[in-house]
Amino acid sequence: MTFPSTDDLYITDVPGKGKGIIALRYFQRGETVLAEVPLFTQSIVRGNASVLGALAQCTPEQQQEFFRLHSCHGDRYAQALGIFETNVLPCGSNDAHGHVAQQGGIFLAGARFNHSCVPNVNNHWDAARGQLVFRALRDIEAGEELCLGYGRLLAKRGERRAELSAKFGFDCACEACSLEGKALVASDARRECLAMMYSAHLRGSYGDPFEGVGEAVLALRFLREERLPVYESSFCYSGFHCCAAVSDFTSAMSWAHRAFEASRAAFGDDHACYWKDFVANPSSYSDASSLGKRTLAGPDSSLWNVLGF
Ligand SMILES: C[S@@+](CC[C@H](N)C(=O)[O-])C[C@H]1O[C@@H](n2cnc3c(N)ncnc32)[C@H](O)[C@@H]1O
Repeated sequence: MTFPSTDDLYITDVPGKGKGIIALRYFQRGETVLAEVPLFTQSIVRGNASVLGALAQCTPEQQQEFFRLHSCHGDRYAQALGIFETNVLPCGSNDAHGHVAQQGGIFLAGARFNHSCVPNVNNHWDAARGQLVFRALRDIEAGEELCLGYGRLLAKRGERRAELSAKFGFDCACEACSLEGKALVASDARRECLAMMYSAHLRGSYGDPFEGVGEAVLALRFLREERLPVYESSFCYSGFHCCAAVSDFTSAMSWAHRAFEASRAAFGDDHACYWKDFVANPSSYSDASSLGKRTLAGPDSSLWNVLGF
């Protein structure tokens, strides 16, 4: 072990993965498993010299810890840069809308989280506190390995594996990547479909509001089946938008409530704040009542069972 354990986590060797982080106790969904300040940060324009420059400001013990971190880049990069690029985590939001965090940091404990295509932990930058916060995406039992999702999760197994191998130098053997036969075909189909629905959501193209809400419900089902709650609040946004647009504020309120809970669990209270006003007053949404009045349904409506969603 290279970094002190806490009462909550333990850094140890994990077969086939180098080091990894194991939960020492039960974590409830949304609970913070670790909050860490960066050892140092670098902008997206960086090189070996700038990494060595930042390291020069660190204590000898911190430098030692840094050089103990893994590099998956071999001779492709100079040593310090190789370590930085293998372990860097975003200090800002890297989202699918194309925003790229302008700063990335080294977190001596956080760098030990391995990857899973069914991650149980999400990292989110808390700018006000200058910390990266790692939260449980679902209930986690003591003894489970804590894993982040490094790459594109909404892709077929072959594409995910190719990306992880090229960027991080390993062949993923997580539970989603270990599926075979019909189970693999179904998982690939769900993730591919989620990717398409997610890009439509990002483009803001919802089409007919009833179909838009139906797609959001289907997406929530696929996310549940793939165990990918990190995208839940985005799809709830689609459901909320469609219901608010047709002035179905009762349904809009249930979508907003679900988005609030999902957003809080993955990204924390500050991020979930966005939803608070809409839970109380969905008609304050900018696109509210922009289409003709209709009655749709919330995420938990029995209508979806009747329609076979
Ligand atoms: C940020 S580090 C994670 C901690 C690392 N295992 C260590 O020993 O410090 C990323 C590297 O961990 C390894 N890794 C991460 N997730 C893995 C997985 N699911 N299977 C195998 N190796 C993995 C790969 O070598 C990858 O380049």
